[in-house]
Amino acid sequence: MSKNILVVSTRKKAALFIKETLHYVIGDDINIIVYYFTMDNEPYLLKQLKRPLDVIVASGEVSYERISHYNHHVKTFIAMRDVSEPEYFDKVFLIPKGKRVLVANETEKGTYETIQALESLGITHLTYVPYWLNCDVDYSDIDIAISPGMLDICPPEIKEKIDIGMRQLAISFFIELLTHLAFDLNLLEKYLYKQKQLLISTYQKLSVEYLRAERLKDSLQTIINELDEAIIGVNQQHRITEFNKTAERLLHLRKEQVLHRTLQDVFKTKEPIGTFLSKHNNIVLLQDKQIFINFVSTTSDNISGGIYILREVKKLQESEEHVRRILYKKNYAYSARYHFEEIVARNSEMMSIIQNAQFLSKADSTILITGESGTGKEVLAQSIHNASPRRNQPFIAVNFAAMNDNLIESELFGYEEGAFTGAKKTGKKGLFELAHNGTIFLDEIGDSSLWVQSRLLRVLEEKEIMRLGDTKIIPVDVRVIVATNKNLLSLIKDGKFREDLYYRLNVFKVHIPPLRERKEDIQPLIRAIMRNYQFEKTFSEQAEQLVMAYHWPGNIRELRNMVEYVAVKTQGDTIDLTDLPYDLLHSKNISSEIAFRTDEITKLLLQSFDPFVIRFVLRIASENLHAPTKIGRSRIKLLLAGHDITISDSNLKTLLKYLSEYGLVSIGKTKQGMVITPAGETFLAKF
Ligand SMILES: Nc1ncnc2c1ncn2[C@@H]1O[C@H](COP(=O)(O)OP(=O)(O)OP(=O)(O)O)[C@@H](O)[C@H]1O
Repeated sequence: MSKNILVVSTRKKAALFIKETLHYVIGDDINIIVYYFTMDNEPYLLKQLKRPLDVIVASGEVSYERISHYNHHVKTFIAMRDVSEPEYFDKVFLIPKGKRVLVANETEKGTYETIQALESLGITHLTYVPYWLNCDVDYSDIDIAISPGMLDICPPEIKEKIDIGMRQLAISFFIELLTHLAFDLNLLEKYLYKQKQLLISTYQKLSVEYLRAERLKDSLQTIINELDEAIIGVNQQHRITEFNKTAERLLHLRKEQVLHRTLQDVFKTKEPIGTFLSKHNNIVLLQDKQIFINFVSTTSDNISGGIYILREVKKLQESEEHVRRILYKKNYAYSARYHFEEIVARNSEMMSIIQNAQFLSKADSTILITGESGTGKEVLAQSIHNASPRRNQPFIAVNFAAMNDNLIESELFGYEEGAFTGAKKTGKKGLFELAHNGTIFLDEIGDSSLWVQSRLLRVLEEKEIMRLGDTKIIPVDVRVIVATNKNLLSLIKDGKFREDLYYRLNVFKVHIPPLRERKEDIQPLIRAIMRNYQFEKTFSEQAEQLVMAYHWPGNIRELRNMVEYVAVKTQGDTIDLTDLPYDLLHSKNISSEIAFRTDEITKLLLQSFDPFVIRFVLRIASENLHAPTKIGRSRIKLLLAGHDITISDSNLKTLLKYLSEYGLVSIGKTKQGMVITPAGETFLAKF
């Protein structure tokens, strides 16, 4: 007589899996009834329990518990589980080493069994966090869960869920079951063979996957570490999962210190993490360095999160310069970016210079642009080219200060095959040839050697060149714009610049005044730079005064760097005096500008304060400037008491506020204390 078996489970899938396996082992000589509790059909279950059952098989502890609540006397077995099918493990192997993953099962016991099964298979590169129904586990930093066929119980917040498949029924379970049902144990032979095969292929697969994953990981890690860019990988919760060697160097942090922590926690960004992260493709201030940050989302099959690519602005600028130089050397044309419309100018002299240059752009004559470094000489030269009939032809910039004098001749004029040792077989076109029909911009011409100057003179006069080692004359049609921040007349006097070349170049001369002589341009320039970097910050009145008073030796280049720096450094929307760079805040040149206000400030201060107290406080601010420990308000009060002067805290606070507002002292936002400014020093000397 065939045996009656009732299979109970909390899930349909598991119940059917057990039924199928029982038939596979025992054959069709059994009658299997399946009940899964989600059927919610108790009368049906009760009816089945009244039938003459030989055995009940529960798929796990939960269903075992539930079925035992019904009053029955049928022997009940729990279907013990073993390994899963190997194909389910691929994804598990691709999870990076050391990652915390949630292992989900219905019961605590089932969860630990799953973990044990995974570990016994050698999948030990992960940190398993056990999770079962109604457990109290913190999974906030976990973004991957694995489960043997029970993905539905995993917390919904976890996006990546890997099903490692139904585990096979254990041999030990079958031995007990078959013995109980008085079946021949030989029935197990086929199943044993299948299990053995499964085990072998699982191990084979695991070892291959393991090696492949390890190898892949090793080579990827090497590549990531070798990159010039700092790489910070984050998961969905913005916790750090990767931190390459460059990141360690750039941010002075070790990978072990930051792994699994959030960016906000590591970098102590004051802004909410969302704002910080939205700054990708932007410049942020991290560990006192200006860093260009880029974000790439890496949502793929089994990894979701992203990669931050960090580059130090300073290095980026250096490499840009480097690339530009390589491009010159490789004789690639470097096109002109600027146009007249982008030149910010409100100063009337600047405006007439631009007007004049616009007019000159239509002609073909040589132009000499003079002006201090960073005043915008190259910007003007590019704009002239872009407004000229040559705009669609090359614009080639040559910086004499950046180029090696030995090479410059061959760079400018090119050479013929075999002209010198190391020369290319094919010969090489010079920059003049490459600029044919376009414009050549000879920057820092004051730095060129007398020999190069004589060669330049020839090109300008003859409009033709001769390659090194060649006798062939090549006519070139090139417009020449030269620039210098040196005084060419005094170079002539010193015998360092050819007078005839000077007169040849000085056909049209444009002198760009330094920024300090066109202060009306500062505000519009700041606004343009802010716009360019998508910053929406403004300077406080005091900070603006100082910016206006500063003498800007590096001109617009320095202004641009300063604006970038403070915009990144300042947390709020207003850039305050104390946010300004130290050099600017303490520049000697500011003092003379503010000096004229001494009388006015003195009058105002004396309306509310004792002259002795004012001088006393300024002296302390002056000593504070170089003192390692700054003197604060309470100490000032004590020192004044020694002179029989009592001052209330609020009065002293007001005095300091005034001194700071007049730009005489600068007061740190934190506990840096107050220090005198150059303006304050001038004021004190005159007070
Ligand atoms: N009028 C302007 N409007 C906007 N930006 C400007 C202006 N003038 C200069 N700049 C900016 O200032 C920086 C310096 O300009 P540029 O390289 O043309 O100066 P330069 O006088 O050629 O300097 P150097 O003599 O050191 O080569 C550039 O980044 C440019 O973007």
